[in-house]
Amino acid sequence: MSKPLISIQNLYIENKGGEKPLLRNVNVEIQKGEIVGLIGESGSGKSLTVKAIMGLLPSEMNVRGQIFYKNDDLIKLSSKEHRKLLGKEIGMIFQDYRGSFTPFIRIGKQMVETIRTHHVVGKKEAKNMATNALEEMGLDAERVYQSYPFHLSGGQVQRAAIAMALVLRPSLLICDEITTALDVMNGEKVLNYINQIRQETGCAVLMITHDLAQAYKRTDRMYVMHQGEIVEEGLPEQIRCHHKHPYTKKLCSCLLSLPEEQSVRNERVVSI
Ligand SMILES: Nc1ncnc2c1ncn2[C@@H]1O[C@H](COP(=O)(O)OP(=O)(O)OP(=O)(O)O)[C@@H](O)[C@H]1O
Repeated sequence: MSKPLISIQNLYIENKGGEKPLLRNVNVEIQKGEIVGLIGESGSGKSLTVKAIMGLLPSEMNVRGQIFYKNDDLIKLSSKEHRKLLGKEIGMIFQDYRGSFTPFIRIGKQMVETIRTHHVVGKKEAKNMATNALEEMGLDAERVYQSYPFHLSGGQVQRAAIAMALVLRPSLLICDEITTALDVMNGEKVLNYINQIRQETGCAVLMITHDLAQAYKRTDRMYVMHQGEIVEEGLPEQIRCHHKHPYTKKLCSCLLSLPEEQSVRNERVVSI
């Protein structure tokens, strides 16, 4: 197997003075072109893992282990060096889309500035890149380009934020619960587009999700996280059918019980 694009090794995070570690012995590898799911319940440590990759952990936390990305150990980088990688090398789409744009600057202006920070292009070319990316997200590109974030719905801002992350063509894209603010059809559209970008550019995707069904459908490999540890890793089929850890079993049984519940509900509807 070729060298992974990113390799998290024995990541350990604790609050200074805290009794219990928040993350323990976390090992995750992602190959170029792979879509990898990180799933787990609320508080299991998914966001801390992402923050460690992004260099955004609060200073009151101790971190040990390695995060090799290409030729760097991200844990050892200064914040200035770390920031240089964000955007063009490592793109992030946050669950909370409200932080993606400054409220009092038009979306288009922010996109153009971000594009020109990372790519050597003129203003006109950057505008074209921005409007094309907005269009790919199914948005009325000209209108959104001219709008302030507060002119748009939550789902529209989220799709504009996704357009901004993707237009930079990062080598690694981290998606943290990105479909939460979207309706089912727009969620599917966005995930299809991310898959298309992955095929075109060979970027890797780390998909953080609570949604096991989405992870089965969309990922090449999955990691299951529980109480700050990776408890299971494998292909979606392996996780679904040959899991070993009790937490994964519980998680899978919730999903598998849904169709039965549905049929019970249908019977009730028929019998009324
Ligand atoms: N800034 C912080 N200070 C102290 N503890 C924190 C901080 N951020 C997270 N934690 C703790 O670290 C643990 C892991 O949190 P994390 O945010 O990574 O969970 P998560 O799996 O992303 O959850 P969710 O799905 O709800 O976003 C939790 O116990 C949480 O309380």
